[in-house]
Amino acid sequence: MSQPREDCKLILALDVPTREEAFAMLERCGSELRWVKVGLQLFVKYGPDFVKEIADKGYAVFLDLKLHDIPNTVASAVRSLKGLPIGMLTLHSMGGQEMMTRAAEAAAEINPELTLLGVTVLTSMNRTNLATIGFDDDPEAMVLRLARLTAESGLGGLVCSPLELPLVRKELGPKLAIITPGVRPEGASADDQKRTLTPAGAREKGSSFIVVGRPILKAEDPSQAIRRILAELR
Ligand SMILES: O=C(O)c1cc(=O)[nH]c(=O)n1[C@@H]1O[C@H](COP(=O)(O)O)[C@@H](O)[C@H]1O
Repeated sequence: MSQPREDCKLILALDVPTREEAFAMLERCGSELRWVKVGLQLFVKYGPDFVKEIADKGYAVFLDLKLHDIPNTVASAVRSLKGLPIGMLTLHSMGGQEMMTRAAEAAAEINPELTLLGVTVLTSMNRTNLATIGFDDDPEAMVLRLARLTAESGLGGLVCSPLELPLVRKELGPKLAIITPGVRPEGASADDQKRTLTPAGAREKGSSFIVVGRPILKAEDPSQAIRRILAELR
């Protein structure tokens, strides 16, 4: 059974090539936006200082590094983020329980307010793509398995497509933060996303936050695109 959430929120995926474009985009996004996701594209180029600049502008920052390595390396990378004003951070759940547990311990050490999120199965993957990398399984079954492992490893939340929300919520309950990319307003291009749903659909099925990039970044009027999405979330 899905659990409607009244408080589903929007995160903008700030996937643009330069800091100038990033700040110009934020100017065009209006005042209702609170959460901004900084991904590898900008972090690799500008590093922690860029994250601080975004936070200084009053945004809450979701740092999307999708860490995936041996436990010691991931835990050490998390420790290296000490002092950075971030509210959420991603790692790949496929790194396994020890990696996630060690990362969660490191996160608790450096910032008890930081929510670590396990990315289960990328929303750009479907059953066919999964088969090509050796997983003969439905995305739903894999997401559920990895979601359980993520929760057992002590992480505060996970990332999956909105399509898996009913399954994951039923199993893991209403408390866990579930962040869903793969969100497309009605009629928008799916781009490279394979497992998608509308903002209203994601909210109804129990998403805590939706992540949206291109439908806002490519809109003629990003602030209007944001207002429309927020209206669907209310
Ligand atoms: O961890 C993520 O944020 C993430 C996980 C996932 O499974 N799928 C996914 O699309 N994302 C991110 O969410 C954003 C989606 O962007 P758009 O497809 O442009 O809306 C991108 O920044 C992706 O890196």
